[in-house]
Amino acid sequence: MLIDVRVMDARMAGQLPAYATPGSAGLDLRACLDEPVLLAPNAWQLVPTGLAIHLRDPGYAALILPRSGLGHKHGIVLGNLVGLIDSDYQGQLMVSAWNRSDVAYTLQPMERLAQLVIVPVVQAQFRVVDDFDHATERGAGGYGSTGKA
Ligand SMILES: O=c1ccn([C@H]2C[C@H](O)[C@@H](COP(=O)(O)OP(=O)(O)OP(=O)(O)O)O2)c(=O)[nH]1
Repeated sequence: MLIDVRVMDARMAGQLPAYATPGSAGLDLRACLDEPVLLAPNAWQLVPTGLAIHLRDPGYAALILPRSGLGHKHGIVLGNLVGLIDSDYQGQLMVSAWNRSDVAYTLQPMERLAQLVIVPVVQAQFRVVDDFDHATERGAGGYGSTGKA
């Protein structure tokens, strides 16, 4: 799949997204910052990535996800938990960096902050019905309804 990418910050010119290994699902996104940014405990900040993409095809979206190392070791995850990038979005990709830990963390310029995953999506149509025409085993059960004796 070919995706149009715009370099929004000159520092990203030589740092286009690339899969680290043949099996990688995610592309690292960097913190395109002029200077280090201190993220206090439970603070969050919108961080530019220096890149814009245009997926074009409504059959795809991109997800911004945390990097597991940064999240697990330092508590740096996403303020919106998951970032959803629409296929018609053309602005700069932004990362909401949230320090969910109780220790301050300093984000360094060009540090790999999050990752981008391209996923297929389905745009559904909806029709209104009075009742569903096929009863299922689950029905309206949820929230731990299965596996009870
Ligand atoms: O982590 C994120 C999440 C979103 N976006 C961009 C791409 C996305 O297509 C656009 C809108 O995101 P979303 O639909 O989640 O935002 P909203 O709060 O619902 O605002 P809008 O009314 O603009 O859709 O913002 C990012 O750059 N990073």
